[in-house]
Amino acid sequence: MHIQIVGVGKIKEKFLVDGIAEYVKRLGPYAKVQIVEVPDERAPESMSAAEEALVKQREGERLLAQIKSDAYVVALALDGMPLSSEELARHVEGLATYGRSHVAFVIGGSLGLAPAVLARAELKLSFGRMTLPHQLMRLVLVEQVYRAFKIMRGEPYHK
Ligand SMILES: C[S@@+](CC[C@H](N)C(=O)[O-])C[C@H]1O[C@@H](n2cnc3c(N)ncnc32)[C@H](O)[C@@H]1O
Repeated sequence: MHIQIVGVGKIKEKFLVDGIAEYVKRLGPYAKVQIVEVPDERAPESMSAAEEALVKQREGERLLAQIKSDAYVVALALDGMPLSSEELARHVEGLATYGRSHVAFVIGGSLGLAPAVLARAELKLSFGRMTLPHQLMRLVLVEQVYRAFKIMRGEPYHK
């Protein structure tokens, strides 16, 4: 399976870089994982709604440009579907069964994802109603993808 994690902006904190690298390494036996970072737009505090929409649109175009046409796109969104780890595992397993072997998880920037990205997504996935910074979101996501593969294989993993 090919897992792509596409996000806006670079990860700056070393502990997050190290944590993400650790889970990408652990995923090695299960999937080919590719992390793609697209540049973020400057987003000053005082922007009009139109300016904010433009920031999201530009970031969204960059995100979509990185996603292959046959990819199953999962957009991370606060108001998406809250799945348990087991449900995510079954979902990914089902995709593989139906020959959808390329899954792209997309994480937005500080203002969130553009409508065009949400429209491209086949699943909108929520990690709960609390907002996580996009850098931390990437670490949480990669751990949950790893957990999903351990569940799919029936392999032991700490609860
Ligand atoms: C700082 S958040 C953006 C917050 C923005 N106000 C919004 O409503 O999307 C950056 C990105 O992290 C992801 N994210 C953060 N918290 C999340 C959660 N609880 N569930 C799903 N995705 C989340 C989303 O992709 C979001 O676009």
